[in-house]
Amino acid sequence: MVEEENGGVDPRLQAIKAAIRVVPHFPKPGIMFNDITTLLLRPKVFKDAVEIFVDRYRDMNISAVAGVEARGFIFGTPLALALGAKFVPLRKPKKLPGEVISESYVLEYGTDSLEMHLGSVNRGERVIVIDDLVATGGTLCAAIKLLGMVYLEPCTHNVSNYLCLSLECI
Ligand SMILES: O=P(O)(O)OC[C@H]1O[C@H](OP(=O)(O)OP(=O)(O)O)[C@H](O)[C@@H]1O
Ligand SMILES: Nc1ncnc2[nH]cnc12
Repeated sequence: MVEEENGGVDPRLQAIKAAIRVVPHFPKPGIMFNDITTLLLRPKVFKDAVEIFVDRYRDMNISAVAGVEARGFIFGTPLALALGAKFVPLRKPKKLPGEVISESYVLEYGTDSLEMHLGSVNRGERVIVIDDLVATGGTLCAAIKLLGMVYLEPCTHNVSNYLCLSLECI
């Protein structure tokens, strides 16, 4: 939940939470699948979900929004446009035609990798990583590691000096 500075809870969150359909046992037994497609059918709620992030990161000198394929693209592109930042797709393997760096990770239901075009983010940039959901955190870790590679030398000292890496759940 996103708490406001006065300690209250953002009133938009209740509608956002209610708009996400939870499907038990999809795509396999034991998984409670949080389906954001139902939220996308409600333009006002979808807009609120994006605006919460826009409000939070406005005036924070964010130069890039890195969206995780596929659902991170849905929330990441409007966020990037609203912040006046570039959009960097973190894609599943073998989708990007240029030179890439890649990182593998474990999911609740399998393994996968993320790839990013070399040169799409440069040292010194402030980057938001966005996705729809954190489950094991494996995808988020892989995304952070990918961006960390850009910062390989300074990163051995202190990542937070160089990057604003942020991912939140809606
Ligand atoms: O925290 P984790 O355990 O890593 O899981 C979260 C990830 O899983 C989902 O994506 P998925 O890999 O299902 O791909 P999709 O967005 O292409 O459907 C979700 O959109 C996150 O990216
Ligand atoms: N529980 C979940 N709901 C939706 N997407 C997911 N990706 C990984 N785990 C998920």
